[in-house]
Amino acid sequence: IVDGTRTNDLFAQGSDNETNPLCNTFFFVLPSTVTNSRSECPPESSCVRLLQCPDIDRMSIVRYLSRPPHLRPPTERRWENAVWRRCTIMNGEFAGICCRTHPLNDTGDKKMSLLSTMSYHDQKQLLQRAEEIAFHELQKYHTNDIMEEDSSSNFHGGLPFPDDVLPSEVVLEGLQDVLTWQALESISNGTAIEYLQRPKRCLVGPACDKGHSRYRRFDGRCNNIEPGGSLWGAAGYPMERLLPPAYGDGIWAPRIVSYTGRYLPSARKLSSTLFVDLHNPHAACNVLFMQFGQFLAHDFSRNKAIKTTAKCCTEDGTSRVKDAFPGCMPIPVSSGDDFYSQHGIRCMHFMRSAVAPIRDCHSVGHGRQLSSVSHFIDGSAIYGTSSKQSHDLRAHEGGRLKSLFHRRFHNELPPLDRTKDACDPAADMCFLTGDVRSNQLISLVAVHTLFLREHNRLARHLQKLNPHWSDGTLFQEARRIVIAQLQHIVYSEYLPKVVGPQYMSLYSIHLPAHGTYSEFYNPHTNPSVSSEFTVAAFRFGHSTVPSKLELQDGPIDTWHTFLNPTRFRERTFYDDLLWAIQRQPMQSVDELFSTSLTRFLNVKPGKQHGVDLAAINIQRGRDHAVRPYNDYRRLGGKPGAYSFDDFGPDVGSKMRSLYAHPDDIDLYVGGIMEPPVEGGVVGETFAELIADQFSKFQRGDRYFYSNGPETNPGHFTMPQLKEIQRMTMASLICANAGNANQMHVLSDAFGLPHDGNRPMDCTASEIPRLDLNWWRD
Ligand code: HEM
Ligand SMILES: [Ca+2]
Repeated sequence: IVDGTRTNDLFAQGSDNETNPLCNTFFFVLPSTVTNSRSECPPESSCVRLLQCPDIDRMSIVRYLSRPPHLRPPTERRWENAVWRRCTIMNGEFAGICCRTHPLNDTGDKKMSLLSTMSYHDQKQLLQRAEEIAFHELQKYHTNDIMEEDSSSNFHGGLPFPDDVLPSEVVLEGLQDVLTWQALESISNGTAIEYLQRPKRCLVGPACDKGHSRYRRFDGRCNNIEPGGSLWGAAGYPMERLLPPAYGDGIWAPRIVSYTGRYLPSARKLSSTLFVDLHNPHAACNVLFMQFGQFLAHDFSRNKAIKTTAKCCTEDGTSRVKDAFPGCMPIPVSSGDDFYSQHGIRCMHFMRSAVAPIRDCHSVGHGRQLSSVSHFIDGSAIYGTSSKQSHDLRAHEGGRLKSLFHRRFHNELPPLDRTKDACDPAADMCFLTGDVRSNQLISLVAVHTLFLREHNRLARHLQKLNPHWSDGTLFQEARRIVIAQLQHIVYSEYLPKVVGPQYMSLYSIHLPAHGTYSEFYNPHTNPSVSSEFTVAAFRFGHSTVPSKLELQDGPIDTWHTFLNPTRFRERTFYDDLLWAIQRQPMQSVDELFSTSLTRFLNVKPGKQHGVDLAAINIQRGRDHAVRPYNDYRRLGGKPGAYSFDDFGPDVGSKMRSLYAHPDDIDLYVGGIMEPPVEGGVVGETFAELIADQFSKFQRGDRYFYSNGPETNPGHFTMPQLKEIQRMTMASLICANAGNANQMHVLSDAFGLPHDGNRPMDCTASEIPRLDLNWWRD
């Protein structure tokens, strides 16, 4: 029985007498503010979850744990005994490991010792041949089109601060790199990869002007000013990984076969069999909570398709395109599909995510996907993620953002986006914001509008208080306050509902007491999003989308509101919508998905079907080479699912009909099925991954709003910080209502109404209001 006897598991409690106490790998870094750990760790180390100890060889531990105890080789018992030490967190409730709080000197390039067996001349020749093969491969597909798709780019390889975030040259270079490595692997029968040293092209990043800037950069660069850290979390910078990628060829080919040798089930087959559309309203959280989650997701992550124009399926969807572009990874649809078959669809378009050029100092490369927005929670969905984009969004007057203002709308709306294809062709209105995805869903536009109004409200008020401030100062000061409010709402109201109080404590996520500064910043914490987090864990939100939105004047199929926000021109629509989504429960996080997402996403004009987002999520996981679910269970210190029956008899038997082995289950599939953790909405594996990521967002952000003068060049004065600490989502909504006299709000704006959370009038005295007098010069 795999994992059957749990007493031997590394994370099972129990004492041991090992003497070698530390993660004995080099360069490991720990957050400095870990609390709750018992003092059983040696000096200079602290007790954390395995997930947060990146430089211990986590994969070896996971692999070791994947064997039944009686099959674990004695040679590897060291994982249980010697080189690291168990400890407990939260009064012994959770197991952790002792990790160094400060990195030791890097002991150098791990792989160096392997490199010297081939002469430099031979290496060079081999590499040249591989590069030629990759070049010819790309020529076949007229890759020059990639460049044409984005002619605004001004990136020239070494430019320290490209204005455009992810220029097409970078995408092309990344593709060339992985194809070169694949060619190299094949011409050397897999031997060269280990021995070949490429001229180093380390991703070092720019020097950062001492990092004293009061305002954060739009692209997230230079948040960290330590050598080598200036690109951490920057737009266009690769995502991190919690475990090594599971590529089929170790480089970039997706994993397509099971451990047993059988093919993995098609992502669509999984979705249509497992993810049905049934109503299961959440008992505590409302649709605004769902909506805020999507808005937030767009702040920290956006993968970019390698090529947007290439077709992976034939026009009629009956088959895949032969010799398609190398990034094509279309999803097969079976002839017996319960929905798509009636439309004759056998192939669903899927383009792989762009990968970063391989600038790995260790020279051996595999695909690393990029986020094209800044990874920080920094309002990039409001302000854009490059200085050029933010320049275009600004009114250049009074520090305001451009907006559409008309008495008929009761207040401001975002400016119009007249780009072709930005919305459904049937839409009369389409809005421009800092993120291209903002028109996706009508309630997402409401959240964008809320933050736009807040920015302009603050800018106007600040101008009254400080008439001498320039447009630039007003803009940046309002932006600084908006980002602070956003972060405050995320950490005080949103996140605790996602992962529950236990995981907040387990990952030491907290806010400072009212009226005090925090010192969360740890320059060794890399805040970049991980692939596991963005392609799986934080997509939990897709399961919370309701099939119908209960608008003021009646329910409407959710997909009918995709890419068409025209109704915002109705006088009270914004106010009504924001109130409606507070009253309506979101759907629970489970295997139930609305057909709005699994059948009708991106319906093209004249068509009766769209694409399946749940299948895309699974396919995206394979594209990013995220490992199977059980590996992350073990990484989180939990036993893997050793039988399909662990998912219950009904789901279990469906799973058995699809997967050959429980160790094949995709992370998204297994994670979404777990019952919620106490006080949270997601299961324990997603809670672990999400809590880990948000702790990194907090500790890896020098500008985190509550950080004091010691670290944060953009810190608030204490009275200003106190004001921000009083703010809530409810107060933000009320401050920006079209008609505050008639607007209602719940004090816990992400929770459903109940006796302790009754609707309040926006004029009620209990609703805090930001006193901007503290910003008077
Ligand atoms: C009706 C509502 C929503 C729609 C139509 C939608 C649609 C999409 C689409 C089309 C993608 C790109 C899929 C891909 O190609 O890989 C995506 C990605 C994503 N979604 Fe949603 N989504 C919705 C709600 C949400 C919610 C509520 C959350 C979280 C609480 C969320 C989190 C994410 C995340 C984290 C990604 C990955 C972003 C990236 O790195 O590109 N989404 N969504
Ligand atoms: Ca961001």
